[in-house]
Amino acid sequence: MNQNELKQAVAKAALEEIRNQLYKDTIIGIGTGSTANFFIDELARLKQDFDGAVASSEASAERLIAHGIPVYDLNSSGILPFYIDGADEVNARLQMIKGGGAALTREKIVAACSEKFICIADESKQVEILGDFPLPVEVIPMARSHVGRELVKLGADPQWREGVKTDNGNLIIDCYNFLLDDPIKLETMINNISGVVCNGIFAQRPADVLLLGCSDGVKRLTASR
Ligand SMILES: O=C[C@H](O)[C@H](O)[C@H](O)COP(=O)(O)O
Repeated sequence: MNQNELKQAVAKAALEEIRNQLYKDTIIGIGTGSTANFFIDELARLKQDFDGAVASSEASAERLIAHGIPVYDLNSSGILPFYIDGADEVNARLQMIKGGGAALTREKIVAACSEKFICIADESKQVEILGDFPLPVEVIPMARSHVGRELVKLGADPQWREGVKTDNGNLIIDCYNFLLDDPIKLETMINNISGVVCNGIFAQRPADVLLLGCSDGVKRLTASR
């Protein structure tokens, strides 16, 4: 199976995970990225069975709307039963690095408002220690240089993702060579830098379930804490 087939397989598995818990008034939290896109396409087949979705990006909102799935504002949707999203890296505790597609802040907000985070990923995303994937940090534009200097003090090699603007109008700094051996602590420390909006460590709110697409099938994993 190639990577896209693995992503499609986990998207189908995620639909199976939730399909018996969908009601006419259910609003589902939807992530961003290529794996989430496969899920949106699968979800469209059940659009008569639930109310709609909250999207973590403009791109996902557009895809949902194109499928005829209503998209709601998070402020009016209350607590969501599920949030389904991909990841750039995920460890055995189901802590993740996210934000390769620059959607980390809205993803973290929608995840925080969801009872169950279902992470969908192909096996290439599974790691022992987070940090090979450059950690994205969303930054207020005027703070770019300041945040970069502070990230160096924390041991990262920060690089501005030039040309990229987030849905919130901010910049992304990617942190290379940053071993995240204490993800919860680093998530907090990075957020404490003035000018940081959010960082792509999802450790304080890890996933609850990981559906991992492997060549021998989809594995359903829960956190070893
Ligand atoms: O900002 C983007 C998100 O965090 C994505 O969920 C993440 O980058 C994984 O994307 P993909 O499913 O395309 O690998």
